[in-house]
Amino acid sequence: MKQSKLTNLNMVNNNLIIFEKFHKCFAKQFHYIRSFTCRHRRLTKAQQFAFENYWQEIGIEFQEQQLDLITLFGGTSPIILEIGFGTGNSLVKMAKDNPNHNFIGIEVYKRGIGSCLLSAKKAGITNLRLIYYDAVQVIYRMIPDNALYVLQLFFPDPWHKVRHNKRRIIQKPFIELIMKKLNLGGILHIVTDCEAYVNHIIQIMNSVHGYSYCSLNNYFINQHKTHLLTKFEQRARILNHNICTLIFERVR
Ligand SMILES: C[S@@+](CC[C@H](N)C(=O)[O-])C[C@H]1O[C@@H](n2cnc3c(N)ncnc32)[C@H](O)[C@@H]1O
Repeated sequence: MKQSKLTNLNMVNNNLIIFEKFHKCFAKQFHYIRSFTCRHRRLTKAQQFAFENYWQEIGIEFQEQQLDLITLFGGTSPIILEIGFGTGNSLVKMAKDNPNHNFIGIEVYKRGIGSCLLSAKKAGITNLRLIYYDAVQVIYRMIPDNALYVLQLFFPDPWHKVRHNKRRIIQKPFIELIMKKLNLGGILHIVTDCEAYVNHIIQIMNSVHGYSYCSLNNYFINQHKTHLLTKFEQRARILNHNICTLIFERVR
């Protein structure tokens, strides 16, 4: 038993090595600059326990094949995918509050995955799966076209310095890729407190055909009036930052 738990953790670590190799090929092929830097901080004992005991049930390994989402979740409920959920508290709460939806969380912050595994298990939910990998590559390789009801990006890293702007995850090719993965009428939901990033997003969205900016009487907005507070949103509120919500619908 102990052996298989260790193998489980090793698999996750090996995955990271494959990831580094694969990333180099991908970056070359698609002129892609990744939106994060790797943070190799030690896991807490509880996070390590979560990887050893819960990853097999809740985690999905990166693969170069599309997922069969119906088999994965055992049904066809609408799928909400969140990129960069941090520690995942709001994602777990959302999954618990919405048992008729299925959730996929993608994160590259290993401690965040560990914490999210712990809270998902504590909440007793079965409608959430996690992927520990670069979301751009996961979406490109693993998510079938027309599969997502909502894609949410809450407080994506703003990469403030001008010379780092190219690292922002929201770039034209990525937004075009997301459009293919959303179903018709599907929603791209972004929240940020960085004004420069808002301008960047609007510029990119204006250059891609097929999205419509949602007005305040949109069905989705009325259904999601109380969106959940994430850790970065809490921080932004304490700092009295303006928080901007941008919601786009795939219209063709
Ligand atoms: C500023 S934090 C926001 C965390 C959380 N959404 C919140 O609002 O508290 C951005 C998160 O996105 C993750 N991230 C950045 N680029 C990513 C990528 N390409 N794939 C997956 N996660 C990514 C980072 O690891 C980080 O945890």
